[in-house]
Amino acid sequence: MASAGKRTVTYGRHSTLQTISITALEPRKDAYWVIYIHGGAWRDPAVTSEAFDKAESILRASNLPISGFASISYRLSPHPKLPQAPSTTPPREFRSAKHPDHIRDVEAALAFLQNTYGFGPRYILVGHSCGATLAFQSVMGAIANHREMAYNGGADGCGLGAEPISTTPEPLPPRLRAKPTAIVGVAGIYDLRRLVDTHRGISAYQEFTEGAFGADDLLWDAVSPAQMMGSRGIEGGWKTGRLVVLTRSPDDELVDQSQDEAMVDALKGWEQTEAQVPPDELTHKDRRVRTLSIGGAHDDAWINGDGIARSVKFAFEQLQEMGLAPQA
Ligand SMILES: N[C@@H](CC(=O)c1ccccc1NC=O)C(=O)O
Repeated sequence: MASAGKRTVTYGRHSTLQTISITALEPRKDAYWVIYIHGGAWRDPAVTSEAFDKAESILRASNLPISGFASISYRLSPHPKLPQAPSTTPPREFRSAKHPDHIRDVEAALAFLQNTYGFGPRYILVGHSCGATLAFQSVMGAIANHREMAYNGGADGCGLGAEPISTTPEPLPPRLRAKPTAIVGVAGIYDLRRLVDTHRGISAYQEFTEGAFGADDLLWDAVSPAQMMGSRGIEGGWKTGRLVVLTRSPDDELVDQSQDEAMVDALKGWEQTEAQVPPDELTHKDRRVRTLSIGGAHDDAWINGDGIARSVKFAFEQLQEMGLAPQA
């Protein structure tokens, strides 16, 4: 474990932001990868994959069954307070992302990690603020680019017959083979229309939402994890999922409590449906949705790392209770 160093890999050619910070630990039986998606309202260049550093070192000091850490940077939308001159900015440094660029980057990064480290479904996605939006979008039926494979005893030969046909000369990105076992949302945004409505007096909310998704509020609903039900939502897109943990601080000054309330509500159907379990796996099919209160201001969760680390530890406790993770 002492040998594990952090490395940074590049997963895309379009932007200098397409990188993943990775710490691979000693392989450990039945352990999980913990993969972080940062916040910053889809646009703040001061918030990158480094936002996970503090939480990662706290978690490394614990004895949780973790086989690796990864933190994903992704392309950002323009920030009106930090304008860039198109003529003098190198194209790879120019921040001009629009939905679905952010989520496609996250998916490409996850597929890279899964194909490189072979952890299958044994990973926990952790997202802060808009990173929590992205984490849940990656398992929404209408947004996720990667369809879940049905368990059919392997009769489809790993789904090779369903490989997409390339329409570009570029090689296809690696495919994500399995969705996460658990998602942890910290101070998350789950309903964009509600977020903008709740903070009507503050123009920044409308501004960053339009900056990332455009002005059509029907699209805002379609990309909001707490809005899309049935096949277009989490129920349709995350049949193998087991655990959702939503954490927030009562002192969060930027994202209000109604986001978590809406999400808990929206997850009722998913929670009450049995998980799809591979036939050779002798577990129950239970699912859990849990909430946890953490302390501090919105960004304290990652700035000092405690809120993120506590949220992840709580998720492991839940997985251990469910018999889905080994005891520490
Ligand atoms: N620092 C950000 C603001 C920000 O991150 C934010 C503000 C209000 C509600 C949520 C936010 N971030 C979510 O990812 C910015 O410069 O736009």
